[in-house]
Amino acid sequence: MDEILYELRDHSVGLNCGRWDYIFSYVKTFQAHPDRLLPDRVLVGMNQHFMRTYSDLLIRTCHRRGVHAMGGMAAQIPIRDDPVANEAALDLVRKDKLREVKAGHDGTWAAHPGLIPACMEIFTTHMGHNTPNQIQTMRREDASAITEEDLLQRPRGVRTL
Ligand SMILES: CC(=O)SCCNC(=O)CCNC(=O)[C@H](O)C(C)(C)COP(=O)(O)OP(=O)(O)OC[C@H]1O[C@@H](n2cnc3c(N)ncnc32)[C@H](O)[C@@H]1OP(=O)(O)O
Ligand SMILES: O=CC(=O)O
Repeated sequence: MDEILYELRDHSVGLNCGRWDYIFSYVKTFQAHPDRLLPDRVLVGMNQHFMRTYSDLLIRTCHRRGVHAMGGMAAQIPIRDDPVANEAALDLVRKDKLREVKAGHDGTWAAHPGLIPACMEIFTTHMGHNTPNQIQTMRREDASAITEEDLLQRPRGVRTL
């Protein structure tokens, strides 16, 4: 991450925590390692150790370099013809954004324009109305101890396929 920011120093204002790309990289890199077979996709979420530490390291790295740590993309989108399912989807997005803002992210990425009000509400409420980012306040020095093993730890859960 440091190297990416260095090379892009004249262009980049931060990094995005690309959760789906990270999972894909894990699958692709370890495709010949049967012991690295992932559990069911629905279980490979941001609470798994390797994903959480990836997010924490990204926040620390970006904030040390004075740039934004953007959150990632929750997969849910609005479900217009079913208010109950729509609310359930929005609730999952809100929980995901709450985790991000509390971890120290400065903003996030929405999969669909209809999700932006919910994302804005969570970030504005928890970061403060006049606080554009958390670069100075969420240094995440605790993430300095993250190791390669943390970033690669096999996610836990069942495999039904
Ligand atoms: C890492 C990534 O970001 S990967 C991409 C993530 N995003 C997605 O996968 C969701 C993409 N969106 C969709 O697939 C569609 O919204 C569907 C198929 C679910 C529904 O299609 P529709 O009913 O035609 O569109 P919908 O009413 O939801 O969209 C409303 C408007 O938002 C736009 N829109 C929808 N999703 C996005 C998006 N991700 N980015 C930008 N604009 C979008 C639509 O083009 C439409 O614009 P318009 O009113 O100017 O025509
Ligand atoms: O690029 C986006 C992601 O979530 O990966």
